[in-house]
Amino acid sequence: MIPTLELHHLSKTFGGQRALDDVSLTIQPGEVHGLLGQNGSGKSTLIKILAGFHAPDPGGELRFNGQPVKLPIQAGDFRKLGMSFVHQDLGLIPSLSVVENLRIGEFASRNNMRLSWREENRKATETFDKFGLHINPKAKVSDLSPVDKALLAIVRAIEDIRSNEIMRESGRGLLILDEPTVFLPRTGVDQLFNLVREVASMGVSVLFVSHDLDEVLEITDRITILRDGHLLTTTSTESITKEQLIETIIGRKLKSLQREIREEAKKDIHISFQGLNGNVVRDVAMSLSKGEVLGLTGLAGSGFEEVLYLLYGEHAASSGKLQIGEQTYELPAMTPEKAIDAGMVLLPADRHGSGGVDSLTIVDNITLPVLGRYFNNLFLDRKQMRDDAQTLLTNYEVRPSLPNLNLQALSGGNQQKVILAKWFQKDPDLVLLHEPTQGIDIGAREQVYAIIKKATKRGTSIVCASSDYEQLAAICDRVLIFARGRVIGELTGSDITKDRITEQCYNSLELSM
Ligand SMILES: Nc1ncnc2c1ncn2[C@@H]1O[C@H](COP(=O)(O)OP(=O)(O)OP(=O)(O)O)[C@@H](O)[C@H]1O
Repeated sequence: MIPTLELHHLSKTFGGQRALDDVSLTIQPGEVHGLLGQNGSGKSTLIKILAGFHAPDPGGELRFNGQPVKLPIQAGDFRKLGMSFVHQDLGLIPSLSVVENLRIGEFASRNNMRLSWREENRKATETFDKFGLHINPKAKVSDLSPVDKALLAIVRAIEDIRSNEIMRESGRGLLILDEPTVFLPRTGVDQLFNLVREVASMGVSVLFVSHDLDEVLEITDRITILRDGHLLTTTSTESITKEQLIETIIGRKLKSLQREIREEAKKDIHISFQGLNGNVVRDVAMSLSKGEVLGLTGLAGSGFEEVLYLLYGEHAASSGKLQIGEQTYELPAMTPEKAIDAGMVLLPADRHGSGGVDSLTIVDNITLPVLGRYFNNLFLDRKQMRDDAQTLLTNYEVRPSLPNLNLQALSGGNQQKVILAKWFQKDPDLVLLHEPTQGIDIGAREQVYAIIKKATKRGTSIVCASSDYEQLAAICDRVLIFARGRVIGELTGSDITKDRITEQCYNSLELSM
């Protein structure tokens, strides 16, 4: 059978550094192929070459459906070839309707298009029906659930492939899914995987990039692993265990991610809040001791993550009082500036927004919260700034460890490590973490957990809002389960396991009815 995609000897160098080194890869028709590797191993670089965003180094070859393709691929030409991409941000326009989003590619590429909306809505419903989905074509995308948004983005990508005449006839094409399941609850992942299986059974190939090894083991037929730009192996999914996968990805055995169970909760309450009300959150109260890690979780829409943004004054609370030590704060009057003065730090899930400034260098990003330390008679001691940043980069194993690089030149996971380094150096009283290891590979997770543990030993308390149950089980002393804006359950000590958290979250559906 002629493969859908063949890559031969593909390399890519950025400023003397090899991001991809002589990678050769084949994807068969109807195959779901996983692409795995640590942060910075070259996954995005490979995908960006396919999208025509990066030109590969000379010497590589690409064949699509047996036909040689001239490299570099011109921007936008991937469509003509029969490839389609769904990135983590999904690329939907929230203010437009479902049907407008579905047809947007066509609108953009055809002039004088006469439209009958009734006809367009009918066709959209027919398309969704074909995949067994129930999405209202007239709904505004901003009103869709996270799962429906992800499903819509995938259906649109498939329709894109099928709008190509050759692909429609051959049933072939390549759908590239770059971490599409982040933020989805388990039921959503199941729906998404059903859609992926359906697409593959039509003959379309799928390249699936993810850091979630359980998901990769569940959905893929074969797996390719990259490390430092090299292709280590391509293996059939059946023939590899999770442990072997981890060892191949990070090049060593994983230390146990088991947390030390603090059976006896500390009693010296240092931080507490009461009567917290926000958009979703209703009358929530909590207290934390010094060095405690409190997890907040629930299904999508339960409001658990809103707590962080209300405490930090990023979103306005309608009521609530916060105590840190002897100080009391009225939460409706809280602002991020006051929160920082009060000893709080927020690491948002959207690290490109408030987390870090892409266009600044790493050293400037790291120094921002502690700039005052480096003023010497009105002059900035840039050498000291660079030296300190270098030490932090080395301690946090950021790769490449070059302080003068722009933040955006780092891979996603390495950017997250820089942002953690930036905020933890302040020794805050309270750290608010939202999905702190999202997009972070399994090896770097260990480092993030170690960073968190070290900070708690110094007395920092942590509230971590996350839908990654494995991560909560690894770091939390207590986990609160949310449903409809309220706390409906609490797990402590040896009860904090991935399975118990999953069970409680799904029980919450019934309890909150
Ligand atoms: N535009 C760029 N300029 C310079 N270096 C870059 C650029 N893009 C990527 N790199 C480097 O190439 C290497 C591979 O990065 P890439 O983004 O492909 O990794 P990744 O496997 O996708 O990582 P992650 O899982 O963290 O997203 C990294 O060392 C990164 O710093």
